[in-house]
Amino acid sequence: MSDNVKIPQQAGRSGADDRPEALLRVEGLVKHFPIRKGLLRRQTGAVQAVDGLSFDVRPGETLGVVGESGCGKSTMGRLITRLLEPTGGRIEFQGHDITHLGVAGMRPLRRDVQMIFQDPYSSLNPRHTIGTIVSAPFRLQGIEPEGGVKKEVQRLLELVGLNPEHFNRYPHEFSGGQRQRIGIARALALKPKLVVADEPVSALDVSIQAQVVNLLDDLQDELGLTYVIIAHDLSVIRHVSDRIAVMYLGKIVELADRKSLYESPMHPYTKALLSAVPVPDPRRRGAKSDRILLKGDVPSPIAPPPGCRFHTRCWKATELCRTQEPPLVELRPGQQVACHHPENAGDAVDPTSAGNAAAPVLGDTAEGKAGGKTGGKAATDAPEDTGK
Ligand SMILES: Nc1ncnc2c1ncn2[C@@H]1O[C@H](COP(=O)(O)OP(=O)(O)OP(=O)(O)O)[C@@H](O)[C@H]1O
Repeated sequence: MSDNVKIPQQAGRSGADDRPEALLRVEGLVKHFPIRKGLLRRQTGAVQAVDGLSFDVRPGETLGVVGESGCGKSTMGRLITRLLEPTGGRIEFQGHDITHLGVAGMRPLRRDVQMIFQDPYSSLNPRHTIGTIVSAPFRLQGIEPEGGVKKEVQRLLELVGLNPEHFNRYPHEFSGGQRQRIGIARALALKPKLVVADEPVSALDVSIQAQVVNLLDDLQDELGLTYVIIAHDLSVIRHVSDRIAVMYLGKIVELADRKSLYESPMHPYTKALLSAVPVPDPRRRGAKSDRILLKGDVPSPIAPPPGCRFHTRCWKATELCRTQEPPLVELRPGQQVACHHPENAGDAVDPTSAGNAAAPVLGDTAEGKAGGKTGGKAATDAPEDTGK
């Protein structure tokens, strides 16, 4: 929190559950968008965009969130910044329950939690100068920065690598990468603690993406920021993240530190996603591909499959997967996985003792080896794209 904001601090709960105190703690977060039909607008169903997410974000770290389009990443980002009202669950920021804070209650928190949006074209008002855009947070919060607004905006522009003399220019005079820098300057105006960036570089040319990613990195070091970065691009996520949450159909299926996730993914979905990332190694050109093809589309979040939501596309799925939802449990230190038949499970702890009531069968299953009855199978030399 900002120094002048009084949010009660809970004496770290780390003692109680052995986890370091989190800046943000999310437990069982749910967002269902109602579907209404007819004249009376009766609710006929719900889009289960986010369905029971639990995770922590530790001070100073970057949590990357990855998954295919429609898996609920943006909804999660908007929930934790409280741009959306959760249907269920709990969100704590610095030990303070912010789950259902109203506009007034959220006002002090708006300084500490900021969001960077995907599209630097639509997120900046074309009729406002850069000075007006970057200084908007000061006006909204009724803050007069030391040295005056203009000086502070110029400092922010310089901080993000823009010419401070361009204070009076309009968004259309800037390139995509520069506009994203303007969005970053605006997000940093109030010296936030947590920045949630939703696809911060996906609208930019590839050549510009690295510059913006490096800027985010540098700003984190300089300002001690904590990031939640949402992206579908696994190379971006790998570059920026300390830990990574993989989402599928509104759930986290794997949450692990970067090294474990990339070197030894345990959820078949993570493995499939990683297998689709091109390896820039000329020595492997022409080598047999280990790419895993996921068959079919992501099922509808209006009626997600029972049991494990990934079972309809998983080459290892068994009857257990079709009927029992696997809980997210720590199978290796720092690696939480929601799977009955995890990959790379050689040195994993016994999932039963990890709290998984529906004891998974580690390693390959007979059914899995036979190719599985549902969904895709492991494929090689596959030219098709497996999605994101
Ligand atoms: N306001 C809304 N009303 C109804 N459904 C919504 C709303 N916002 C999102 N959804 C639905 O919730 C699901 C998750 O959407 P969300 O945008 O969070 O996914 P995502 O992983 O960020 O995808 P993308 O990368 O394409 O943005 C989708 O099925 C989407 O259509």
